[in-house]
Amino acid sequence: MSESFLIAGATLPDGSRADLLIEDGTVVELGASVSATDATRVDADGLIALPGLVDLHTHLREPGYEQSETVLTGTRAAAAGGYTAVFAMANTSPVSDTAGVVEQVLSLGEAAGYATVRPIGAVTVGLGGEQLAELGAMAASRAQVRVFSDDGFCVSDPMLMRRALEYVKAFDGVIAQHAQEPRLTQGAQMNEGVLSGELGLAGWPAVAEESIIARDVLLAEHVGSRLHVCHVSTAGSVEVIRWAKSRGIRVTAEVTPHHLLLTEDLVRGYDARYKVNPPLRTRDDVEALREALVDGTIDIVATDHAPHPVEAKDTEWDAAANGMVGLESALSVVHAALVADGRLDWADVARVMSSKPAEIGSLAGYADGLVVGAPANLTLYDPEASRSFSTEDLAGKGVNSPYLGLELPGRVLHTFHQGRRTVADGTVVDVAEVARA
Ligand SMILES: NC(=O)N[C@@H](CC(=O)O)C(=O)O
Repeated sequence: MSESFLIAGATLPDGSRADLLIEDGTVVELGASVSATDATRVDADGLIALPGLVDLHTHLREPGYEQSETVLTGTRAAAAGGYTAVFAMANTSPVSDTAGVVEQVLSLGEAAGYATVRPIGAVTVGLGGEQLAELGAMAASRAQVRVFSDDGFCVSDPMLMRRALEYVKAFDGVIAQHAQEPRLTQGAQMNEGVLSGELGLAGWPAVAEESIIARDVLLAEHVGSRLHVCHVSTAGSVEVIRWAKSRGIRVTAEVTPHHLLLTEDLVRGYDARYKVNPPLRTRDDVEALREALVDGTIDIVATDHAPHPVEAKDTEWDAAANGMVGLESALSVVHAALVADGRLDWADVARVMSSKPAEIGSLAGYADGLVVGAPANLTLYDPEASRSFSTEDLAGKGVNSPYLGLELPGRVLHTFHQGRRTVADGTVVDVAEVARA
């Protein structure tokens, strides 16, 4: 029998107060005053109980790039951020483009024990953009892949994109597109605009993203399939997606925490921690993205957690790798960007960071949130805490966080994955040691 927990006096996303009893990996009781003598008591007075967060866009780097992250370290980072499930991007080495590789990633996640790891399959062989990968075999594998993406690269060939969209209909899969017209972004280094001219960095125009999204929503409509747009970053993209949704096209979209908070002005110091794909944009873009998340045009927040070794970032701008870590900071950044001023409440956060990403990725167990009978995946968050974000807050291998030294609100204090505690009092638990005990 696994350890039982009585979470006492938590505030649920709807604002009500309740005790939760967790036994055998399940929420077995939820109410005003639950008693259980043999359960470990967790005092949750003043803490928000959120359903375990689900990240539809995580780079776990294993197999192949273990110097950046492993499934173990990446899921520790996830737990630290309140996540209990992550979808692992396919740009590994070998690429996750076969049943064998996705099953390997799945097994590594199960062995680590910190979060459910759902592998994302590549759309094209080797992310090469030329030949469709074995989408059906990955879907039928033990990993049950439903999300396919060449993230890092755009599926730029419209015929391949059409075929991929058609193919995944058979098992209600979804193509998650990294929308970046490659010809319009050759050598691009930062958002194209007045500032890129001033800084002497090659521009990355908004239209490179918007034109692909426009094409893809039309393709999705044409074949009646499901499209998901990764890391939307411009106001124009929001308008295209709003139009597509108004036509009933089956499109969903994500925004990253960093695109909700940070702007291109940070590039002024040429500090490559701010180098990311897609690039940080303007204040107007940030405002449009916030509005879109609030009105539902953008469905979810996804981190695009992209760890890199220090040497890949600690170099001149042009040579540095794109990407930021994001799992550990995501909830605090969403809090700062949209909860602090009341535009999102905690029920909205539960939707955009848990139930909706699970729905898009066909992940069971998150649809109803924290209810009796649901798997005990949850996080306890202290909304009154605040901290200067530091490397101490990072639990994965990557230290390429854009928030180091910034004051961020809130703090994840406890995370439970399938009834097991993965974070206790703000510290990641050694789950292997607990299992041995
Ligand atoms: N988002 C990023 O800036 N980086 C991603 C891939 C990519 O989109 O370039 C990575 O894998 O590092």
